[in-house]
Amino acid sequence: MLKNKTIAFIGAGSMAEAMISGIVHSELMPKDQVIATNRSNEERLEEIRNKYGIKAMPKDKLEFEDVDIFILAMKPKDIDIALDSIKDKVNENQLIVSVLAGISTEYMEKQLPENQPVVRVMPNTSSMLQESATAISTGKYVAMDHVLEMKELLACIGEVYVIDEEQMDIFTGIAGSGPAYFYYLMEHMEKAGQAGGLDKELARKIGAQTILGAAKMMLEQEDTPAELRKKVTSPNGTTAAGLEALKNFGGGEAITEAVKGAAKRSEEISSQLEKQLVTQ
Ligand SMILES: NC(=O)C1=CN([C@@H]2O[C@H](COP(=O)(O)OP(=O)(O)OC[C@H]3O[C@@H](n4cnc5c(N)ncnc54)[C@H](OP(=O)(O)O)[C@@H]3O)[C@@H](O)[C@H]2O)C=CC1
Ligand SMILES: O=C(O)[C@@H]1CCC=N1
Repeated sequence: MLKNKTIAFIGAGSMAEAMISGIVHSELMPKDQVIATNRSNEERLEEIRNKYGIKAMPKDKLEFEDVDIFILAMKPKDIDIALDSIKDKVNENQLIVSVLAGISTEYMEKQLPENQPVVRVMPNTSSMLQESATAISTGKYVAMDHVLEMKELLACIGEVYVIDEEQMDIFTGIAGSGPAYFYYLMEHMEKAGQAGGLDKELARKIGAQTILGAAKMMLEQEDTPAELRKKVTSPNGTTAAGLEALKNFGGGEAITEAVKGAAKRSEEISSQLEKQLVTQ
């Protein structure tokens, strides 16, 4: 479905690069049908062009009529200016996809031409290695073909889940922001490993392999996380001591609050922008 389509990223930062890497490595479509654009950072465009062999240009140079799918990948604070700059150049035969946290399809539809199909997506930076957990939810004017196209595109950056838009905030709290929690955990594992006499690099590798193994166990076995945890935990053993410390230091609550905090921030971004739009 996508072989003959052209995709343009509006925004060429970390998230766009992670997706571009996944798309290019999957060989889903010819490289010259993938375009990265930004506001002005030529050096960044050069870097993307050299690294991935795709087209890259400032947004002002983009031929909008040649593009089938636009992927909005700027920061949420920049959405209004971005939508304003594209609204007279897009039409309902083109699909607008947004990866922005907290920006609803309705918010974008209001600022785009009538009947404009808009899809909201939440990937994560593991797209770089085709290991993202990515959600899709759809706007009012999206057809089944658009959903199929997006599933095909996003499958090349990892696993894809179609969800209701009202679930996007909590999905973002778990999967969009989630890699950072695990990196934070790994930073602490690494420090603890070093303090215990391990070489820094070795501590890092051991931590990463342990998390990878645990994730694979979760994905490939029937057991729940609690059951898997019990299988590691011998009575009065080392794990019991580690888990006891984790509980005593509020480990469980900390994780719950991290997810809730990120989801709440996603909600806040939506409501702050909605208010601005109403008062304009
Ligand atoms: N990073 C992550 O892990 C994830 C991020 N996201 C979402 O992805 C989006 C981008 O995040 P991230 O990649 O980290 O951000 P970055 O700051 O790395 O990149 C933002 C990009 O947007 C460009 N840009 C800003 N305004 C415009 C405009 N009007 N027209 C064209 N390009 C524009 C910037 O161009 P220039 O440099 O020229 O100014 C820059 O290339 C965010 O909305 C975030 O919510 C979603 C999931 C995960
Ligand atoms: O921190 C953020 O707002 C973005 C969205 C999800 C991950 N990074």
